[in-house]
Amino acid sequence: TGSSQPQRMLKAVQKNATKGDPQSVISAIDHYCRNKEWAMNVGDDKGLILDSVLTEVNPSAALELGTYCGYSTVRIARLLSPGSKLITVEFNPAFAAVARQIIAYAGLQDKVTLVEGPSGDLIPKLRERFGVKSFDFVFLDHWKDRYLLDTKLLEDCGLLQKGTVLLADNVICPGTPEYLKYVRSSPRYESRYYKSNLEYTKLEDGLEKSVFLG
Ligand SMILES: O=C(c1ccccc1)c1ccc(O)c(O)c1[N+](=O)[O-]
Ligand SMILES: [Mg+2]
Repeated sequence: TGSSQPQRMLKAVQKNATKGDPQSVISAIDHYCRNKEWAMNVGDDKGLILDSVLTEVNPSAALELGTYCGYSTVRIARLLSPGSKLITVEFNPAFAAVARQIIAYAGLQDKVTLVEGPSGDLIPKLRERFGVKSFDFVFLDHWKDRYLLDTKLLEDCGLLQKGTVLLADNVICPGTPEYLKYVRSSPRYESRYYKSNLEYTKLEDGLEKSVFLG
């Protein structure tokens, strides 16, 4: 059987990026996905918004739901201060296997813990397994019908603190209507929309930034 798209993405990184240089890994993936095969990375346009929110928050404990091939994992980890950590959760083992290699190629494996399994099962175990008290940044980019469930789960597990920033991808395309309604109407969140475009396309998409008020 032939290679998978994630495997071809990994090949493009190994061919075109420089080992230990996260920016070259990001650029290699963007170039491949824009010119060869579209893939569901957050991409370069929304990636700049992700970068700016990250720089503002400067998290010491970050969580990513939905690793895929590790593109946003690399974007986040490259901006973390020394000693800060990112936990990223991926359900699909084939995606996780490629992501581990891409994260390692970027030289960021010491800042990232990739956990394989369903987010709904793993979130309640993060404290006991990784000694996380709470997160100051969460990037939601997994199955769109899990955003609201997992946000409520994070609340119930006490993994959000006053000021925690939730940043959600794809709130327009493919869309996360229930999640948007929740964070925009709940008195426990201060929410705002960053308009952009679906990765590598001209279609509208955007990121929703929601600050947990405690
Ligand atoms: O759901 C899709 C999707 C749906 C149909 C076909 C391809 C992808 C998608 C599209 C853009 C994204 O940024 C993204 O994170 C996802 N996702 O699966 O999590
Ligand atoms: Mg996405």
